[in-house]
Amino acid sequence: MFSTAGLTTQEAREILRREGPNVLPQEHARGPVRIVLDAVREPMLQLLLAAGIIYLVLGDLAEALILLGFAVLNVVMVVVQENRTERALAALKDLTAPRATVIRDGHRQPVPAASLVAGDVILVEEGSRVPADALLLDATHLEADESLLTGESVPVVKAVTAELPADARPGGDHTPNLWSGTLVVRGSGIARVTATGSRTEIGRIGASLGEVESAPTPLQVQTRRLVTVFAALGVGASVVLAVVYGLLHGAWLDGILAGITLAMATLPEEFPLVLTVFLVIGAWRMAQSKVLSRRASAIEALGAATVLCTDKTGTLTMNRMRVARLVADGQSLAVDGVADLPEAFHRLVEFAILASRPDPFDPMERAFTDLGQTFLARTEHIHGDWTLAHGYPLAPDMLAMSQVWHDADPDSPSYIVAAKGAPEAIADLCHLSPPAIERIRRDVAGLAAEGLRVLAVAEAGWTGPWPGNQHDFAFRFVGLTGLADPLRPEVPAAVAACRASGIRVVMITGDHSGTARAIARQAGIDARHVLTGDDLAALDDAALRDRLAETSVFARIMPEQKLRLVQGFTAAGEVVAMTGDGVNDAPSLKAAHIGVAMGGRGTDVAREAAALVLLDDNFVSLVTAVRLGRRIDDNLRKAFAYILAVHVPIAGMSLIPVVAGWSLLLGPIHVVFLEMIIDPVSSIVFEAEPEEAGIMERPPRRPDAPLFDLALLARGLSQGLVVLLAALGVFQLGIADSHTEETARAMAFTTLVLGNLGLVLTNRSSSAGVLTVLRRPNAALALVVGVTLPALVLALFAPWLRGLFAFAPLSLAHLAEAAGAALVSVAVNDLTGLVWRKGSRHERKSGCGKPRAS
Ligand SMILES: Nc1ncnc2c1ncn2[C@@H]1O[C@H](COP(=O)(O)OP(=O)(O)OP(=O)(O)O)[C@@H](O)[C@H]1O
Ligand SMILES: [Cu+]
Repeated sequence: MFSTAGLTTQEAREILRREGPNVLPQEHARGPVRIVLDAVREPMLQLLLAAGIIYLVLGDLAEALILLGFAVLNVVMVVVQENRTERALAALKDLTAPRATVIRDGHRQPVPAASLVAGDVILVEEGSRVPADALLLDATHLEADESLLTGESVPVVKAVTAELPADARPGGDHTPNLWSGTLVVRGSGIARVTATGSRTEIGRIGASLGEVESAPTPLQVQTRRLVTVFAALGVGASVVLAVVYGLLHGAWLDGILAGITLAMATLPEEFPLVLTVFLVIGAWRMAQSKVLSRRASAIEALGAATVLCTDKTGTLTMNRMRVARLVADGQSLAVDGVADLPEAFHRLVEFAILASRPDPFDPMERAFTDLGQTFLARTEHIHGDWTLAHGYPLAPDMLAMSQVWHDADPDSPSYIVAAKGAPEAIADLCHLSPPAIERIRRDVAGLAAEGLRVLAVAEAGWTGPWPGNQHDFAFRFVGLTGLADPLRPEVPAAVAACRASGIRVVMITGDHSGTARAIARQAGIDARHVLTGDDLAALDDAALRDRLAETSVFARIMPEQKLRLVQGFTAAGEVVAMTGDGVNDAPSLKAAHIGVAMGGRGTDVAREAAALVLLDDNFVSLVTAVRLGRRIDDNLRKAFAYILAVHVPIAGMSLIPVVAGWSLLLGPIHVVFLEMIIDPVSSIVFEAEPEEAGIMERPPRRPDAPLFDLALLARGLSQGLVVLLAALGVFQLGIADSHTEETARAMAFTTLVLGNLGLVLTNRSSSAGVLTVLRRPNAALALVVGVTLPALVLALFAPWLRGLFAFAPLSLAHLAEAAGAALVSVAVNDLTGLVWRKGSRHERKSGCGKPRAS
């Protein structure tokens, strides 16, 4: 026999110190120099520098220095922002870091794959990525996909060999070597680590595991388009402005300054910034709710999800199996509360345990062992001294597994075979008569109707060499077991919330249709129609389409069939989330809009294919993610409406005076004040806005609807126009009143700043007015106000700054007029907001949302 004792934690720690962590050299993250260089490439910075230089040429040193100071501040802010983003990304990466199961100090335990060292004993099983180069100590039907190293996609069989190959290379059947980075596609094994990190084969050849793909999401594409349009308009207008001004007044440097001011005022650089901030912080928020997002596109799609396909065991239920009912010898027993197990059921439990792996991990098999411990410990039915001689694993076309045992007598030539599995499969193995099959079918239906998972058990004897197939044993039927797996208590409420919000919950399970139906009913999923895998195989695409419209429970589905279901739903225009945990689930996870893998139960393969990972394997977390996705959607729209709105008065105030032939109202410094103080902080205000009331009581965003539609554009522009009119009005008032440009400018600027703060308030909620929103705390908003108002006061009243801003000292009356105008703009925008909201509520009531089948 081999030794699987493994290292102690102490030994592992020492070797780790000597050898270093088990990671491949990574492509380097962007260093600080790179980040600063990238920041310097920002157009905003270049405009600031250009304006600063012009002031220098004009001999206005103070103005130039202030702008250069803002330029430095801009770089610092970009660097801080980037740094925060990269840190959030790194934290998420830590969560997704690969893990490995290792035997240390004699126990099986999960560790980060990076902490593996040579000498560790690791366990690998179907679906895991081999975490280091290793030599097999034991293998059961182990097959690996080594295409990463060999390019050959056919899996190779792994086996323990008596002697070690002299020069081991990846590829080829029946070798005992496991290679880091390759995939176990079948079976399980125990292996001793031989090399880690860059000493592994993959490290030596410098291949890399595919990075998470990051193609631009629809939202990013839309944003990019928006930015391009605005940038083109802004740059065009700025150039025209500079030229016209130069020609009219002959003052070319002033003209260029006016152009630069307008360009700064219209630069749409906040859109991509806001999108990045929202998606990264959104991913971080999801992680707080136990959902890891591996692709930005998933966060976006969540807000539009219309169908959630979930598996049953472990996601809707707790995956805590307990034997609830036994059927044998024509008798049926409810196990709960019995003091003693009647003799008639002893053999059933005995063979259920023999058909389970020794030291089982599977919750069903543990339930059998536990039952045996409770009732049979002191009987002759527990065979601790028997040795496992051979095994036949579960296969997609044969939902049963058998184990062949050698009893304690070493000279005995005969073996005992135990099988358990789906009742249909076991009945098939037992070659039963039709009446016997009918009787079993009735028993199974009874157990399944109670929501129990039913496994049948059979036995056989054997002498001679192992047959290739379980069918060659002469099995006798022993009985049925019914396993209870309680529903997670919070599931029915989550399913109901989905229903209220126009999202359909669909169960796709490998279990029996009766069990599926019963559990679906408990969960509140529509169980009137159940489609089985066999039914599905018989349907053509058109027929399937009709059935998908009415069916929400799919039973005895093979993983390969999930892909067809995803494609069917997608073809019907649904936005599909699909959970999966096995090797064969990868294609359907990739095909779904939102592939969802399990953090606890799932395989590495599924996790790598998925866009979301539920860290607690819980369906409810998926619903929480949908909710968060909707909130992010909402807040993104608010932020975009705000950004649109805020640029209208700034751009208008830089453009109109020039066109109207007045002297320049705003210079670069005023624009910088508005852009750099209000804009960036505001994105954080909107990101932090709590969800709207009734967020789960409205239909999903239509998948074909752009996030930025005409209504949003119109809303943003009209709000901005109101503030622009207020500021222009105040300017005229100031001129009429005092006949000095400096007074009028100071007044108009005050209105602009306050009006922009008002725009933040107006856009904070799409369902409530300003007065309601004011009562809702938002720390980021306090920060914006806390920074902006003192800065405004300084600009108005500190003599040196006042000079730079070209302001005259304001009287209290002038100040009140400016503030009053801003207040009026807020009130007008709030009132029009009321009309907007009425309109959209009406639209919702009259069912303009997506028509739903159910
Ligand atoms: N360890 C096992 N021993 C015997 N039979 C098993 C075992 N595990 C599963 N089966 C049989 O295979 C069927 C499908 O199991 P599988 O685990 O694939 O279901 P699943 O798709 O994971 O179900 P769910 O959607 O509920 O999670 C089970 O209903 C059972 O009959
Ligand atoms: Cu801007």
